Amino acid sequence: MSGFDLSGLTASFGGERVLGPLSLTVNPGDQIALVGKSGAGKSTLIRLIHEQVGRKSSLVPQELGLVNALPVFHNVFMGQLDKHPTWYNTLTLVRPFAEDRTEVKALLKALGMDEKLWIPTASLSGGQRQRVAIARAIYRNAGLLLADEPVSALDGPLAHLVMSLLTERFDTSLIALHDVDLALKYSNRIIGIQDGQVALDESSHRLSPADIMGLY
Ligand SMILES: Nc1ncnc2c1ncn2[C@@H]1O[C@H](COP(=O)(O)OP(=O)(O)OP(=O)(O)O)[C@@H](O)[C@H]1O
Repeated sequence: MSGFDLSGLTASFGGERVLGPLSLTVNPGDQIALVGKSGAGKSTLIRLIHEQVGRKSSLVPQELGLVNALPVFHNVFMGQLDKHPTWYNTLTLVRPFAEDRTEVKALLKALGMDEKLWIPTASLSGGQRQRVAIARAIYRNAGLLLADEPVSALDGPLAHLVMSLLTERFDTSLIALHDVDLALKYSNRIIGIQDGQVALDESSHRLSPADIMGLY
């Protein structure tokens, strides 16, 4: 599974509607950049979609959800926790299997931080922590990526490296991005959210930065 077809998506806080009702069809091969100004409803939409598709997706949430006391390895390994029996996960906590160590290390190398494999995530920088959450999502290897501002803490070259890695590893994705240039470069479809509704849904190659800036 990689696409989805959802309708009746709504969210309210304190009795006030902040999103929807809206419908969204994502086809296999759609690499979507979700854009819109702060507070438009992007995170809320990603959360609602994740609630529906759940385990079938790899998620990079804005609040990264790392376990600070555990090393980078174990935080990345968590991406596959539900794919192994309990005994395997318990043993991994004490002494990770060589095959998993090799796989996670290679992934971290691609993200430029394999030397941090055994460092507790508490002692990493914001950008390093963000890359751990990205590694966890890639390691999960689901057919659909849902990511909420996954490169917000990364500098320009690293942001490009991570975006191209995500594009390569996930055929189907929905990624909230506040950087319009990254959104255009690393997507084939742009969805713009304005006041909790879909205000733009278009192939990326038909859009210019100015078209997207109209949402802000
Ligand atoms: N837990 C919450 N309690 C109350 N209101 C909330 C809550 N979460 C989100 N909202 C409101 O819902 C609306 C949409 O928020 P959301 O976080 O989805 O926006 P966003 O487009 O992701 O913004 P940003 O780009 O700043 O992350 C905002 O008006 C926000 O204040």
